[in-house]
Amino acid sequence: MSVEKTKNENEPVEPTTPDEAEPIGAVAAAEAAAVSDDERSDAARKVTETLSHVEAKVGVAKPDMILTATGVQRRFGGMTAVDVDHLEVQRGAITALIGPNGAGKTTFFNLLTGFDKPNQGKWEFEGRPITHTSAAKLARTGMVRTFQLTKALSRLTVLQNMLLAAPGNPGENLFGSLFRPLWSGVEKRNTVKAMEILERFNLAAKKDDFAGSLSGGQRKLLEMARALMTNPTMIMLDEPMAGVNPALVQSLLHHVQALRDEGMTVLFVEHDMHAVRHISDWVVVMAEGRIVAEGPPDSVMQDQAVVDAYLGAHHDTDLGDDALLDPAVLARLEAEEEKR
Ligand SMILES: Nc1ncnc2c1ncn2[C@@H]1O[C@H](COP(=O)(O)OP(=O)(O)OP(=O)(O)O)[C@@H](O)[C@H]1O
Repeated sequence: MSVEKTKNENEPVEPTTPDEAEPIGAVAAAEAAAVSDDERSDAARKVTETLSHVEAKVGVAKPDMILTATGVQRRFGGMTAVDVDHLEVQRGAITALIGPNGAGKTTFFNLLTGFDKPNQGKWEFEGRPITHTSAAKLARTGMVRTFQLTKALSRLTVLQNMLLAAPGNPGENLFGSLFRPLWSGVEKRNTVKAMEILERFNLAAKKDDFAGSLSGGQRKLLEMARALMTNPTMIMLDEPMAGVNPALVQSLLHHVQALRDEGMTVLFVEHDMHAVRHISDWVVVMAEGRIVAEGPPDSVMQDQAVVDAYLGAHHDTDLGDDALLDPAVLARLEAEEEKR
């Protein structure tokens, strides 16, 4: 398969020395064999099996959809940014939303997650209409979206960021201060939970560091960790690989797969075709506001219409190296990242 990343040239990327970048290429060369079926998780195998019976066609029905969107339009002045007839997202799968710059991915993502309002259309989560549901309420129903760390959040510690993301966080409001003993019990439980999640993302040792001092990759991990504070059933990731040192990309991919393996549904917008190729169970392609293709990554990314319309003429980048997800490689890359 041969497609090429088309964006992110302008986004900040962590500095990578040739020494850091080299091991990935070396491993790729040494372990060119793809990950065998035995090495995939049960969840991955199951979802692949289920989706293998689904026709790769725009708007196709899924056997167990968790999210559906119908007739969604968003216009800015005379320009239609999103014009989606129908999309169903399969429960328990990792679905990638890809497309060229300006295709409407972010606008569609913003609509689905309650951060923008459509001109028309409706969508449902777990069979419940959520078209006019706020992001905060959506999080309480189980759908959560990751956020880039803002300047304000950067000035809080890693642990404070986690506690702020907890549902029912009392903050400093009057109610919270009146019922301090009650809330301190909640805070204790939230702290225990936060530390468990930070352990999982190798961030526990950094709990008292300012979030702003983390590397780009660690920030992405913190965004994911914050999202898990709400116990989501569906997690929406906005460009999880953007600005991440290549040495940490594989680790991030592993964490995203782990979410699916634990039963969560993942929908992510991503420009990094390598990431999309490696972890997606299903790929949805947008162009000019519409969904122009959907299907398993291999078939969609080989679809000539997609290659021509979206990926342009760059047909020379090999994305087929599953050996990059080898656990031993991941452990080494994570150790390298921790030393940074
Ligand atoms: N607030 C806005 N006001 C006017 N036009 C907008 C606004 N937001 C998005 N657009 C336009 O809508 C179109 C879709 O933009 P969107 O950001 O959703 O695309 P995208 O696929 O996410 O692109 P990228 O990959 O570059 O982020 C673009 O032409 C963009 O300029």
